[in-house]
Amino acid sequence: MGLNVFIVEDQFIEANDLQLILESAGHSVCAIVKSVAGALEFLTTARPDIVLLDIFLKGPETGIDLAPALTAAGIPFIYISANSDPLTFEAAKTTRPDGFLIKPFRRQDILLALDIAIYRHHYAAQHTLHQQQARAQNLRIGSKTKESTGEFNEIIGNSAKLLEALDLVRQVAPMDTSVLILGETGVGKEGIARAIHRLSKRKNKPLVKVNCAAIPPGLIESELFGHEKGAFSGASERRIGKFEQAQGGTIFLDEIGEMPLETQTKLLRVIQEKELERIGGRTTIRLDIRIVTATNRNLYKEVAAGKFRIDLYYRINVFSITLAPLRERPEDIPALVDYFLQKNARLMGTLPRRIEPQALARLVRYAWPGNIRELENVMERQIILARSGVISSVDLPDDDIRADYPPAGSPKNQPDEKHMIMAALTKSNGKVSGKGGAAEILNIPAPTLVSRMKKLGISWRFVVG
Ligand SMILES: Nc1ncnc2c1ncn2[C@@H]1O[C@H](COP(=O)(O)OP(=O)(O)OP(=O)(O)O)[C@@H](O)[C@H]1O
Repeated sequence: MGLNVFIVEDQFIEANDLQLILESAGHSVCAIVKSVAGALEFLTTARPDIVLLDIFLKGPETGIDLAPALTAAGIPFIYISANSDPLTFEAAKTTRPDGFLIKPFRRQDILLALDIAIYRHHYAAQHTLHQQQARAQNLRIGSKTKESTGEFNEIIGNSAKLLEALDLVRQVAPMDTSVLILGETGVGKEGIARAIHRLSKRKNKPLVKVNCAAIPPGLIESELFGHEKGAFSGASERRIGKFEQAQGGTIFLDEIGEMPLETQTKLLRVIQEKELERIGGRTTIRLDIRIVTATNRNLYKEVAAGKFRIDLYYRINVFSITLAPLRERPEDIPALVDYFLQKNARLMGTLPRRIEPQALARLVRYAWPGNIRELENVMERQIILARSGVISSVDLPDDDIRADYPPAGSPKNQPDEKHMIMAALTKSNGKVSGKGGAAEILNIPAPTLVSRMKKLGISWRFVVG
């Protein structure tokens, strides 16, 4: 089957020759570019089967500089070079290419090198997969309790407000205490509930989520507590409710503020007595369950308005964790943007798209009424629209760009400088000094940048997805 080949070569005639040879053998050439920068840009939107990579190219970088990005994206590559001097050869070898062709080359050398490279790459990928599977199995067999990933691997952000919340999660998770998670819609409450479960001794038992707002009021009780066959008209089978499904683990009652008063009374009983009967059933079922709830409403106001039972409120609110809205922690935005860019690239099998500093600055200044869910959706849209692989502007309603920015009380020039620095750090993939680093982008000496970062409280942790 023909391969989709990407040629990185600055000599027009040689690139053309290569193209003719490849096409005559049934392969296709998806693009020819002359520089590393051009190649990186192309790879944010496309995924070739293999790259033919000349070492000496137009521009400051050599083909060897492109190799790490290709390896990271899992794309095989073959070097082509006229220069076979031992030093270059050694430097190129350290990047573990899938082949090496010395100019001038013959048709059959190229085609054979392609075949070998694809075979080797495929074999190497299989081998790595087997190794990973074996390692994962050993981990499971060797230690049941060992965590293979970080504590909060899916919760991105480094703001003081988020870190405070995560600290509370860490403290309360190992206990059986009921936890109430508060915060606006889309702020990440479900992620916090998952983290509480994952860090508890119940982590190998089920975590069952119930969205109380999504179930019609007439069905919520049978959904939560289950029913026996024939308990009411339409109950043709016995149903095991969510509480029983969560036995030994955690139940996460999302949008608890939407629960009808009548169901609240039954829920209170279940929580107090730690037992339930299915609707229409006679047997009492003992429960061993941890209860985590979440709401975007002000429950206390709901209590005052007679819509939420005060005794239930006290039961579920033994320990509360409030997640700040995104507009109160804009310093998390660059890392979240980067996370969504990486996540999308992984799904598409391409390199992540780049975002220009002015576009990032606009994202940072936006008020995000829909919080992180809205940011995720906006990024998805911008990624689709950014055909060239670079996001240079973002489409956001002007109304929600914060007029009160910079926040009251902060020195006038601080937030702009802070966001410029954060934008430069995002662009440089977290690199502060050296070539392509944030200091170079901002055109200031690296030590000056470091001291400004300290002054502005930017503790940058580059997040790789
Ligand atoms: N800190 C974070 N890092 C990465 N992704 C996040 C983070 N917080 C939220 N998300 C993502 O944002 C989306 C919305 O989060 P989530 O569903 O947890 O919000 P929520 O507060 O439970 O919303 P709702 O009140 O509407 O149920 C999800 O896709 C989630 O993965």
